[in-house]
Amino acid sequence: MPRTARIALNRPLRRLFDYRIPEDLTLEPGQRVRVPFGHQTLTGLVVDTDTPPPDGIELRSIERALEPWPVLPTETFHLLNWASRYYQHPLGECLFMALPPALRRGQPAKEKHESYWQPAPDGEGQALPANAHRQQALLAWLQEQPAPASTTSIRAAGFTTSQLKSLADKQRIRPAAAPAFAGIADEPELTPTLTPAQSAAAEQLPTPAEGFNTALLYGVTGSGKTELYIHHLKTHLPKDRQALVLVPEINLTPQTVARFRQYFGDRIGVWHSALNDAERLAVWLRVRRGEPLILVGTRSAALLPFTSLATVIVDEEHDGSYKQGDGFRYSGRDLAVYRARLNRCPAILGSATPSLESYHNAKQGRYRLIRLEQRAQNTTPPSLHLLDIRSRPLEGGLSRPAIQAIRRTLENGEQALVFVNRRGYAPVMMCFDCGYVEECPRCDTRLTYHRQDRAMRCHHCNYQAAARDHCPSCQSENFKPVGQGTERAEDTLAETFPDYPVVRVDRDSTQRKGSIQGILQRVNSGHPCILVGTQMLAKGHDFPNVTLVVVINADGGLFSTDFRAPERLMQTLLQVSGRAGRAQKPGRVLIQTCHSDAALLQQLCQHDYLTIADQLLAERQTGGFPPFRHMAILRAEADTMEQSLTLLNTVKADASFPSELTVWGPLPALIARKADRHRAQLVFLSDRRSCLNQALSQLCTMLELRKPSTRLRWSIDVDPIETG
Ligand SMILES: Nc1ncnc2c1ncn2[C@@H]1O[C@H](COP(=O)(O)OP(=O)(O)OP(=O)(O)O)[C@@H](O)[C@H]1O
Ligand SMILES: [Zn+2]
Repeated sequence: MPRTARIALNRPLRRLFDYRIPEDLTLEPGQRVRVPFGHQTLTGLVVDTDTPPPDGIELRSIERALEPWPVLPTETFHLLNWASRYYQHPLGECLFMALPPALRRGQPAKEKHESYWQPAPDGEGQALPANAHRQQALLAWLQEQPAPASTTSIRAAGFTTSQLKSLADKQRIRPAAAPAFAGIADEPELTPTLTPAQSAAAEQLPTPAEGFNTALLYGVTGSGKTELYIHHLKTHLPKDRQALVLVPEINLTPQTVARFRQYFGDRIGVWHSALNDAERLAVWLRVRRGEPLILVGTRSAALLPFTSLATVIVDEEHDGSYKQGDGFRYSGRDLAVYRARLNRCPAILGSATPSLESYHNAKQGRYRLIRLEQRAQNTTPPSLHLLDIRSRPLEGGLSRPAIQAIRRTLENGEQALVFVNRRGYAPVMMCFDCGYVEECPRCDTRLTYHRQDRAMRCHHCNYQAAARDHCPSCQSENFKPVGQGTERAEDTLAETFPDYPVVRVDRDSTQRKGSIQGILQRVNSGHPCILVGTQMLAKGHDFPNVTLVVVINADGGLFSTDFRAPERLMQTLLQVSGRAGRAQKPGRVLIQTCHSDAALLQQLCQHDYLTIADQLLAERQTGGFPPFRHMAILRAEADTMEQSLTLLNTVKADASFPSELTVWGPLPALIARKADRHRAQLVFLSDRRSCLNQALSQLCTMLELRKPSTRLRWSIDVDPIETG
């Protein structure tokens, strides 16, 4: 009897395709094959090999297997099957997401040749120009490496191939043979020495010997969670097993990877969006081969083909970047925990500001709560103060007391950090004669003024136009920026403190590759300076000489309709506050607000995060929101709002939802028009995950059958973090 295989293709189709297996071929799930599809030949992934052959249909035959082994090992394959059902996303796309781009395209699962480099002996080669800082840094880095470094790892450490080439041209480095990968032979013997508080936490962390166990490590800012992770892995990770360490953003915090490398050498693999295709393939293959790597990576590292995972760590587990915002909308954190369960190994979720979801799990006893409430180097936490700015004169958004505090900090030889929640010069351009406000022609939003290149930009659709100096409506010249952006704060600070450098950190100032490293180096030199920037500055940085943090305006999140806004506001304020006073000197935080009586801000100054989180959880429970109920959103977007709403209204009317399912809407999204697409949504809430999931699959089937036009799109977001 002819054998049949079920194949997944990398297509947004909620179905699989049956093919005949040639006589001489043995296949197993997770293998790559080439199959005919229409007039093309495509790469497919085997999902099932004992599918009953359909009656009366002549199936086409699989052409060949691309390799005799499954590129997706069993456990990764299970993970993706589960995720496809949980997130209601087509299996084909989920499976292909877990392959590096080269393998998706059908290229062979082999590495391209890698070159390795080592420093030339002292005294050889030409001197480096005094201004070639990056070349010097690269040379120093190579000298620190225990073995020759590959081009891939050199690039992963933040250097460029042209810096490498310059050093080679000057004969300061020379090619080397690839170091034999003897497991972890090169791993340095170092283990960090823990503080007493860290040791107490370390003893409670679940070890691989305990099997599956999830811990929530609540470690205040500056408590040294990274040291704790390193110590834990050094002590408990078997030498022949793999570990996954998820981090929100590698490029922003190169020090974290550097610290891991210091203790694990070449056992560290890195995975993030800045790797090129060849680098991705190389790391992916090392993981698939089962090399005992400690893989430090961003969200999609949760999909890597680990074969002997023994520990999972998710740092800054509350971070929004773990949730994929389009397509396969998975949470890297949640998949990482699911993997730990499949592998019967521990998962450690760490944060100074845990997500309410994880904290709720800890309170329910599903996660082990471990508290680390002392800073590693400075036992006094930063002190927080509210500065009411109602009817106070402001200079470029800064109040007099804030300016005085910055001055004192600089005069003491310390650094100040000014947090502004928007990039650009000002979020609004307004005519003070006729009231005209410049809006995005494609979105329901205002355009941000960027003074550096005199442009008006939409931060939602990237629309861009030249800035004008008079009102396009009444021609008045009284056309002015309103509100604060990072560029404006930078200007004001540079004018007020002409003797000190002002360093701006936001998406615009860090676009060039390697620029963040340069900025961090400047700050870490410790000289007095003012750092001004967005959320980027709040994430995991360790600036020892920052003793003052000023938050220009804390009010953005106070009155939002998004039920997650208070949680997010608390997290941002505490994370940015946590950058102050991390070394020996105490830290101070000034939070400017027009609502110093707001309960949330008051609590922030008086209580620890978990006390506030208890309060926020109580509010979520009263409102019937996650984590007390499960949530999903069905979104539609079309050329008109009517089309979007009609689609959602019809499916809502046609579906037979159980009474325990709460359905809200359809309603236009908070920003109803984005890039000329009109967006509406239906929100679902249920006490039971299975009830929600069944309703969603029913919806998917209906929507598939309805085949809305390509101009009318829909998508499902399970456990959404953006609910507007
Ligand atoms: N045991 C230790 N001995 C000496 N210094 C330590 C120790 N543990 C941590 N540190 C130092 O304390 C500082 C804070 O550590 P780290 O950045 O890991 O904190 P964190 O918990 O990740 O903070 P955040 O959540 O704010 O990012 C770092 O400079 C680190 O080198
Ligand atoms: Zn726009």
